[in-house]
Amino acid sequence: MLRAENVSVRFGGLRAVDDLSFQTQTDQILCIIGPNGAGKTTLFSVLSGFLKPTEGRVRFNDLDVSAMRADRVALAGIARTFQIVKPFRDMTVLDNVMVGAYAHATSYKEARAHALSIIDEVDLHRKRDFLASYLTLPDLKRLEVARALATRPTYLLLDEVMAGLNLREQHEVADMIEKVHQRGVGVLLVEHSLAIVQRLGQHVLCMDSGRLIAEGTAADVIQCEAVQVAYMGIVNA
Ligand SMILES: Nc1ncnc2c1ncn2[C@@H]1O[C@H](COP(=O)(O)OP(=O)(O)OP(=O)(O)O)[C@@H](O)[C@H]1O
Repeated sequence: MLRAENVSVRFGGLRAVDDLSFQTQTDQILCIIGPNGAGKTTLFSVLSGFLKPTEGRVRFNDLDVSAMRADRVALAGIARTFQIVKPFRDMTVLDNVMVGAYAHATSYKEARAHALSIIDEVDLHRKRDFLASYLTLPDLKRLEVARALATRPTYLLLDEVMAGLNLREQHEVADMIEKVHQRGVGVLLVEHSLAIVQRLGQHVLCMDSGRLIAEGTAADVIQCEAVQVAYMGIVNA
C-alpha cells in the first residue's frame, strides 16, 4: 500500500501540493491528471523521497517515506522516471540498465542477467549494445522505464512517459506498462493523454493548484465539471 496523508509542499508562498491524501495498491494502475503547474511532478517527488513534504507524510507499507532519503526509498521499492529522459548517453543500453540492477545485485553476473531480463521485457533486446545517444525517443522512453524496473520496484512512478510520442507509440508504451503491471508492479502514471488515461487508468486523480479536485474511474473524472473547467478549459461545462 502506498498512501499520501495530508501532504502539502510549499515553495515560498506557493502551495504546489495542498493537503492532498490518497492511497493505492499494487493491483492498481493509478493515473494523475491535471493542468500544467497543478503539482503532479511535485507530488511524485514527495512519493519517491526526492522532496520532503512541508506537511503530512507518505506511507509505503510500514515505512514512512517522508522521513527517508531518495536512495533508501528506491531501495525499499519505489522507482520513478523523470519527465525529461536522463539516461547516461555515452553508455550502452545494457550498461544503463545494469546501473539500476546493481541496486540489489551482489555480482556483475547477477546484475547483467537481471538487466538482460528487463531489456527483454521492454523489447530493447536488439538494441542492448547501442549507445543511449543513438536511440529514438520511443526507445529512450523504454530505456527510462527499464532503468527504473531494474531496481526491482514494488511501485513504478512514470512522469509523462508518453510525452512527445505519437498515438501509436503511446499505445505501444501502454502495452509495455500493462505487461509490467500484470507481473505485480504497482503503477502510478502522470499523464496528459486522455486516450491513455482511459485505457490504463483503473483509478484516476485530478489535481488543480495543488489540490485534489476529483477522484474515481477515468469516465467519472473526465466527465466531472470541475475537471472539464480546470483541465480541458471547457467553460460552462
Ligand atoms: N523547485 C521549485 N521551486 C519553486 N517552485 C516550484 C518548484 N518546483 C515546482 N514549482 C512550482 O510548483 C507548481 C507545481 O509544479 P509541478 O511541476 O509539480 O506541476 P505539474 O503539474 O507537474 O506541471 P506540468 O504538467 O507542467 O509538468 C508550479 O507552479 C511550479 O512552478
